[in-house]
Amino acid sequence: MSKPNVDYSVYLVTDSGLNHPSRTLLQSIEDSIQGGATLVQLREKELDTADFIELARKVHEVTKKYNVPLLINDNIDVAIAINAEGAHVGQDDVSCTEARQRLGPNKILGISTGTPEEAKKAIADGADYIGIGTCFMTQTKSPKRTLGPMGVRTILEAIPADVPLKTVAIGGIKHDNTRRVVSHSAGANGRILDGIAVVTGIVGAQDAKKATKQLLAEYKSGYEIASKHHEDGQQQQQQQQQQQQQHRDALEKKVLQSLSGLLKTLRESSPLIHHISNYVVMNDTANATLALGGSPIMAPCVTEAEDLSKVVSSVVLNIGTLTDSFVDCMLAAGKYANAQSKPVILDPVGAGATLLRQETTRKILNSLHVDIIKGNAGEISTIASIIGCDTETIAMRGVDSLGSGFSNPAAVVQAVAKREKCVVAMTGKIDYVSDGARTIAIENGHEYQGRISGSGCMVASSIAAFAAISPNDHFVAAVAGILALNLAGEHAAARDDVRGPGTFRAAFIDEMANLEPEMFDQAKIKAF
Ligand SMILES: Cc1ncc(COP(=O)(O)OP(=O)(O)O)c(N)n1
Ligand SMILES: Cc1nc(C(=O)O)sc1CCOP(=O)(O)O
Repeated sequence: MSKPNVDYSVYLVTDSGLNHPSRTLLQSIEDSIQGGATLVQLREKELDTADFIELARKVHEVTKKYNVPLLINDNIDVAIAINAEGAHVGQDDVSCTEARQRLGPNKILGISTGTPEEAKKAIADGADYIGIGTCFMTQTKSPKRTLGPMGVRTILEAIPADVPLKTVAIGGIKHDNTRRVVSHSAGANGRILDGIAVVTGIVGAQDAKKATKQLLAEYKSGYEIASKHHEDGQQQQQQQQQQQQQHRDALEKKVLQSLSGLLKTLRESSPLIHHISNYVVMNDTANATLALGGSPIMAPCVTEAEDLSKVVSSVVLNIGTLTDSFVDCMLAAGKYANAQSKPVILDPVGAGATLLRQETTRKILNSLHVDIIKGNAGEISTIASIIGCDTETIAMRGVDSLGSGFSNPAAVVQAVAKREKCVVAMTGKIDYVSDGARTIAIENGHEYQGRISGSGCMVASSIAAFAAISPNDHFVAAVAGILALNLAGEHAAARDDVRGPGTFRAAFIDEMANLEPEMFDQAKIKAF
């Protein structure tokens, strides 16, 4: 015979010592079944096995008449002797695995649990259901502790949603707390108690039928509240997810639409970009700026900073090879650019590598408004700690970033951007750009870009060129600046004449110059 389908809604657990004096235990059981009890457990602590079997046979006659399963408490011999539908065991009784072995796979087996660990073990040991208790104070036995609805919830939430284990709460459950225990114990995973197990609330009641009826109505009401709550929550979550997705789709579309226009404008207006750059990459950054359509001026002398500020359209501050005069010039050029609302792009090269670089970065951020910060993961991590932004720090080695380093890079750039009220572009295998409200990941580019010196600095120049012609949206400018170089990198790497980083370097500049507005269709961006 296969395992019966069990309804656990109101589970009568007996105790003849607590049975109402006006009737026999058998009468209580029959009344309760007539009131709606869906499952019965014969729980006799004082009887020896022979008497237990005798009583169990009589009880079984009653339960079979109503097609209600009968389980035997603790004593597997009795369960087997009367061919009961199953048994319930406690933590201190015969083990669940042994009980399962002796009963076979088709009998119902339950075990008492009071912790998430016990519940998980019950699953592994082959239980069909668990009794979760003690829920409330009870006179029926002395509880070690009471769980309350919240403790029951913790256990329900420990059971994975796809596990078919059934659950009932036990201990001090009466008609006036049933609804609350069922509705309040429902887990965030959608798990709701499959039933309530009751002793005195039924066998000790004046009218066992009426008491069971009431308990069943309260159980159903609690279940309905819990499932409606869960469904509403799911619906709300689904709506929120849909809205967020729509928002992300709209952002991706808007950014993609702007890109080709920006490249056209850059080529037409050829803005002058003031670079206070590092001398390792000065030539490359100048050539990249030219190739993209901008016009570079590499001027690290403080004396001409004010004059230049009148004619340039944006300024790049690159701390890669610092000298005192570089620092003076950066602060002056930044100040003049701020005064004239011209975008300032900070490239904090190796910011965490030395105290000088850290202090210069701090000085720049303290005295200027930087519009866009562009750095690798290590550099952005240093910036985050300088500005007191709570992110995981990652190790730094020289000026190279040790991989992305962050478990949630999009959240990091967003947090730094929000705190510093600017755009943050974090470069790496995947690039991330955020202005605190909008965040985008860019998945274009080629690994050769990371194998030539100055490719990051060229990204800063590219961003500065796009920022110069996109004064009202530095976020889109940063995305365009990164994408332009990443697409050029992909095209260069695909060329037959490119054999390695050296030939790539020249081809990279060529492909920047060859970029066509419609090539932005190849952008692989993802909004958050
Ligand atoms: C449904 C249900 N849950 C828990 C118990 C308690 O069983 P146990 O821990 O074995 O304690 P006693 O019932 O033996 O006092 C139960 N019987 N039924
Ligand atoms: C039998 C039993 N087991 C419990 C456990 O916590 O495992 S509490 C309990 C007694 C339940 O009786 P009443 O419904 O009268 O409170």
